[in-house]
Amino acid sequence: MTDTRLYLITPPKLDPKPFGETLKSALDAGDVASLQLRLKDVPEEDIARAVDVLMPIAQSRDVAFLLNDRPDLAAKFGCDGVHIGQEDTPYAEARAIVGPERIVGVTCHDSRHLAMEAGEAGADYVAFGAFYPTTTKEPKTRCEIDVLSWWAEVMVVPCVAIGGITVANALPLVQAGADFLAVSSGVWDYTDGPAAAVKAFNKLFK
Ligand SMILES: Cc1ncc(COP(=O)(O)OP(=O)(O)O)c(N)n1
Ligand SMILES: Cc1nc(C(=O)O)sc1CCOP(=O)(O)O
Ligand SMILES: [Mg+2]
Repeated sequence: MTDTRLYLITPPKLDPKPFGETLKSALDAGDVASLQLRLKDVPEEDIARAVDVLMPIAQSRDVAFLLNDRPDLAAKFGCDGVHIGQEDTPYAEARAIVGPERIVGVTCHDSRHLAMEAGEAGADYVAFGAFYPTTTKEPKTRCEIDVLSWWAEVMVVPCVAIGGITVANALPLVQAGADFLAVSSGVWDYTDGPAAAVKAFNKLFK
C-alpha cells in the first residue's frame, strides 16, 4: 500500500449544477483527498456560485475543498485552503489572509529551490510539474521524476505531482513517492467516466 492519494482539479470550464452530479459520482467511487476549484478569468460571482454548489458536495464527503489563486476568496467562502502559483499572491501574504488552519499549497514547477523556500516558509504542500504533456494549461516547465523522488526522500512537507497525469502514466510518480497526484483531464475525460478513473487510480495506490 502506498501513501499516494488523489487530488482532483476541476475542469477548466464547468456548469456547477450538472458538474456537481458528475463530482458526486466521482467522489463516491473511491478515496479522494482534495478537490481544487480552478476557474480562470471568470467573474467572482461565477467562482462564488461554483463554491456554493461544489464545496458542500466535497466537504460532506470529507474531501478538502481548495480554491485556486485567490486566498481572499478562499477565506471569504470558508474553503479548506488555497493553491498559489509563482505569479499569484506570495506565500506569506496568502498565509496571513487564510490563517494557520487552512491549507496553503504552492506551485514549485521543477525547482528544488522554490520547493525548499515554500516548505521552509510553512507551505502545507509543494507541487512539482508538469510531468507529462497536458492540454489543460500551458505549463511553464517540465519536471523530471528525480526531483519528486529526491523531495520524497529528504523532505517531510507533502509533495504533489501535476501535469498530464493519467491512469496509464501515473505509476512512476507513485513509485517515486508523490504524496498526491493532482489530476484534471485524466479523471474528467477518462474513457469509462470519472468514477471509473477514481477507482482505477486508487487501484494503483494499493
Ligand atoms: C496542485 C496544483 N499544482 C499546480 C497548479 C498550477 O498553479 P499555477 O502555476 O498558479 O497556475 P494556474 O493553475 O493558476 O493556472 C495548480 N493550480 N494546482
Ligand atoms: C493546473 C496545472 N498546473 C500545471 C503545472 O505544471 O504547474 S499542469 C496543470 C494542468 C493539470 O491538468 P491535467 O491533469 O489535465 O494535465
Ligand atoms: Mg495560479
